[in-house]
Amino acid sequence: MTRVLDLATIPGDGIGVEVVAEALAVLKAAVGPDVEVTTTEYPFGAEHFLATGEILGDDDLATLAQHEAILFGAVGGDPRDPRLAGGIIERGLLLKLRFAFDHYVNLRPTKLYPSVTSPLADPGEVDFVIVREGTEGPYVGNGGVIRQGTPHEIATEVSINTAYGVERVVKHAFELAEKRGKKVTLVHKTNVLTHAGSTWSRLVSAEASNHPDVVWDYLHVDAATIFLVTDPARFDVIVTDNLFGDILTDLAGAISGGIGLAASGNVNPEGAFPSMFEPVHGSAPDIAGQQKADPTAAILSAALLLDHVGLPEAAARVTEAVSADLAERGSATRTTSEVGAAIAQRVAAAAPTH
Ligand SMILES: NC(=O)C1=CN([C@@H]2O[C@H](COP(=O)(O)OP(=O)(O)OC[C@H]3O[C@@H](n4cnc5c(N)ncnc54)[C@H](O)[C@@H]3O)[C@@H](O)[C@H]2O)C=CC1
Ligand SMILES: CC(C)CC(=O)C(=O)O
Ligand SMILES: [Mg+2]
Repeated sequence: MTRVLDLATIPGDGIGVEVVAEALAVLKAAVGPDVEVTTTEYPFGAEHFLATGEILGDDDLATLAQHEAILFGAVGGDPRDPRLAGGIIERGLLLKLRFAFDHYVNLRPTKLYPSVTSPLADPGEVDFVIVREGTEGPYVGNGGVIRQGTPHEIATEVSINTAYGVERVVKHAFELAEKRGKKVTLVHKTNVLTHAGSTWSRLVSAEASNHPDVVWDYLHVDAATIFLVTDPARFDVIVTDNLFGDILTDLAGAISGGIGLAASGNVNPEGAFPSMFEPVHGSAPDIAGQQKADPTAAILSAALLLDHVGLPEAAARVTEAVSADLAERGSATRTTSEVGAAIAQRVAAAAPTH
């Protein structure tokens, strides 16, 4: 019987549209004839909002929830446009999806492929995963502004860290480390953010006692930025909060060959909701519409999706094709479509045909 993989796609804005087209073509080429991929494209994003006034309603969430997984591009428009002020799209669409679908594991693997040049002189073996908490922290919108517009204006942005939320993501990080290099690094700022820091430290220490073969250590986030540049090979699994994870994963992308290679998954491990896979990067208005975006991050995100939905062989075909393509491309400049087509061709050649 043919397995049906029913996907929602949300290409979004800017280069999101360009890279999702390539990722979807690669995904379809990877699965082989035993899997039927059905896709429904949703128009959400800044452009859609400006045209219709709609961002993402509860009825849209109910519709999206019917799909097995979501392939997401990137959202965000012209930052100078006052109609998009306050991250109305980033919050009202992307974060709303992550929160509503309980994507508490924001999985961001970093791997320096052998043929890829890192800006670091001697990076060593770079292969780690940042497990970023995805539903809490300062991203929940808890705060406000009083005395706005006066010299006495006060703005607050309160970071929410629940024991429930921290414990489950920490547990996931340790379980991942069990399958990898058996090391977890908690990154926080416990010397200053002492309230949230003590919750994270206590729950990491408690979970560590369930994993005697996993070593764990701790770094303040500022020091973590040093070691990501001077000694990235020391990391296996980093667990951290929503904000620190956001920042560190752009840095992780930069040291491993560029943000155009950095993939991610917004995962609900229990499968209560569809998980959503997206490149780490944004809509890149500076290069949008010019076929300059590297679609590899979106393609590797599609591989994470395939793995998540129980198609690990298809996922491996994608990562192997990416690895081979990276080895071949060297410093040649290719368009978004050329990179996508080259990877899709390799994947198709490796996929079963019966
Ligand atoms: N997940 C999402 O939808 C995200 C959305 N954003 C939004 O995207 C917009 C732009 O944000 P920025 O801070 O400029 O971050 P960005 O990630 O879009 O771009 C940062 C820099 O990286 C380059 N870049 C990004 N992706 C690339 C790719 N695939 N290939 C080659 N170069 C690439 C861009 O050209 C730019 O110079 C904003 O509206 C922001 O809020 C930002 C991050 C994530
Ligand atoms: C635009 C933000 C909401 C998201 C972001 O930068 C990220 O998830 O990496
Ligand atoms: Mg980010």
